[in-house]
Amino acid sequence: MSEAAPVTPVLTNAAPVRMNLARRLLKRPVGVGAAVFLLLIAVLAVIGGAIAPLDPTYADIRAVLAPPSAEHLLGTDGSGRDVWSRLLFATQTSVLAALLAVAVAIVIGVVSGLIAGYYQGWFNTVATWVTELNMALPGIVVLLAARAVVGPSVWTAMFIFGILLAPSFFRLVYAAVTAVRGELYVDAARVSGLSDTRIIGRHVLSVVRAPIIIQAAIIAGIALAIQSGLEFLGLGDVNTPTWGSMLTDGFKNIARTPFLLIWPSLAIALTCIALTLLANVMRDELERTVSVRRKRRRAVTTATGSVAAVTTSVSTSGGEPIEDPDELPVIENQGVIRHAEDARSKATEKVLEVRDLRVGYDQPDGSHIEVVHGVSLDIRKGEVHGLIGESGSGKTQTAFAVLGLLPRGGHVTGGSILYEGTELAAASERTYAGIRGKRIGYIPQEPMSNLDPSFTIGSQLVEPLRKHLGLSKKDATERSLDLLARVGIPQPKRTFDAYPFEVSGGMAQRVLIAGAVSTDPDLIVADEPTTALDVTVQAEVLDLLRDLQAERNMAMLLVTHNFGVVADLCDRVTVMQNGVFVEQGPVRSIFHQARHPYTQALLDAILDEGPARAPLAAKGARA
Ligand SMILES: Nc1ncnc2c1ncn2[C@@H]1O[C@H](COP(=O)(O)OP(=O)(O)OP(=O)(O)O)[C@@H](O)[C@H]1O
Ligand code: NI
Repeated sequence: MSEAAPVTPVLTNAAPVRMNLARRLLKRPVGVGAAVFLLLIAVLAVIGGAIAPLDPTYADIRAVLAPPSAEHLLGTDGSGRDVWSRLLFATQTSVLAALLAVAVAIVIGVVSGLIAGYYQGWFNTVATWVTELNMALPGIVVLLAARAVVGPSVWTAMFIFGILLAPSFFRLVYAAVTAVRGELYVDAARVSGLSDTRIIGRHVLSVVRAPIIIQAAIIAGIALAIQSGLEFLGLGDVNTPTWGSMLTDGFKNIARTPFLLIWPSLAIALTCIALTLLANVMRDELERTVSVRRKRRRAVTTATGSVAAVTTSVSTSGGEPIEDPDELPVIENQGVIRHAEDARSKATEKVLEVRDLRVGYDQPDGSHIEVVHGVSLDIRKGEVHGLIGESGSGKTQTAFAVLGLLPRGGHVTGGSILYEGTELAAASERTYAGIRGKRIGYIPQEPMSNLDPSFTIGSQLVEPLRKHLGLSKKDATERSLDLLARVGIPQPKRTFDAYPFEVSGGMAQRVLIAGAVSTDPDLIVADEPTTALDVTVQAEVLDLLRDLQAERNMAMLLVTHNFGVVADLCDRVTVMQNGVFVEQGPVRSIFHQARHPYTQALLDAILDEGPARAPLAAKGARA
């Protein structure tokens, strides 16, 4: 694939997609109209009290139901109070009370939705239960009951109404968070060592922000309508001027002065309509953005040809097996065959020491399955250790255990992972925070899904540098640009400013490699780093990996399907099958004297001449 060219066609159209929502709203007349009206209402709500000519409760009994005049701009109501003044005060109260409901709903709904969606666990169970209970409550009855207990107050009513509305935000946020949480780029953010709050703030909130705003506009309209309705039914506080109470007064005098009804009705109706229209326009615009972005992204992946090569995503298991498992010999666990170490490697200090590692998964039915059954390996300073085996043999699980990145339900159930003297098996997120993404780098299998589509490539490189190395923005930027140049990106500045969907898969993988080595880690874990790439790019990326590894003398755990890659890059290799290691040793020794039938079968498969996996003694034994 052409590495230099592919960005061009995509870059040209990218700008409008990123244009911010507010600015695009201004291009829609309906949106502008609604926004301007709401702004006017907001201004009146703020300054209403100050510009009102008279006290809203001051009653001039000589001028009951007076027509508009210089003294009473909109006339007076049934008690001789100035309608214009009351309208101004009512705007303040009604709007603020509606906002109170929205604020309460947002605070409760968004916070609990974020926590429940992100951490799951018991909080999720409780929150979901409470939400369902809340939704089952008949709102009006609750409001009436509350009025009976605490008296008629528009503030209490709206506060309680806010609680009743919280589930709509809870569900919205919960759904969005659960979806985002599964995205690989959130894993990638965890790898780069961002704390949970940072991840939520950056990745999760950025996704739910717009839907929350839209929902808030809708909810504000509903709160306003309900509030007015309650007061119109005479359930409000008659002494506080609100749109609803003015409506009641107007209704009482409808026969004599129909005008009284018009002002509050207009205020309520227009505000509700404006809120709904604004929400709709925002939603339209948002959906357009998303669909454009998706389309563009698809186009890019197809253009680079990586789609066909993408196998399984790292967080899920399974996928296309490299070999038909039926044709491979399966040997019961007889213990790993270890080849003698060469003297040079024995002398170097160990970076990673894995002993008897076991990884298991909780099943939905409460049982527990083990997928890695007690494996041990050492990686020494500057050494590349290949981990090879068929699909589903547990390579990724082993690598993820080292990274502390096992998906939900996965645990290290036994053994130890010692990294430069720190025990990582069952280590807390805190321990990992100082290590993962800083002292252990990670290069994922699928570059595209490990970059966050909503941030520029540059910002995703700069952020970990600032966090882990405490660099200033300027230094981190400089370093990122150097790294981008080092990993062979032709126009570093341009890629730095680009969004992930604007670059090819090969470029994206180079970016991730740059990110992984940026903090000068002692160990890099790479899970099939070239599987998702175009064949022509694979070799280049492997070359790059080899060069960087040698240049920085990093140790590397390289998960792969391919013995060719092992031969090319690795010093030592471990062959894995069905959750156990079957053979381990220096690459040269394994190549020359593979002893385990499975290793032999894998080796045979890469030889060009001769029948692949020809006569297998163990084959018959399996049936
Ligand atoms: N979330 C999970 N829950 C239960 N079992 C899982 C889960 N993820 C993986 N496994 C199991 O763990 C085993 C090892 O999977 P792993 O992803 O480590 O294989 P792999 O060797 O990396 O394969 P591939 O080459 O396809 O990436 C598989 O049998 C799989 O079924
Ligand atoms: Ni894997």
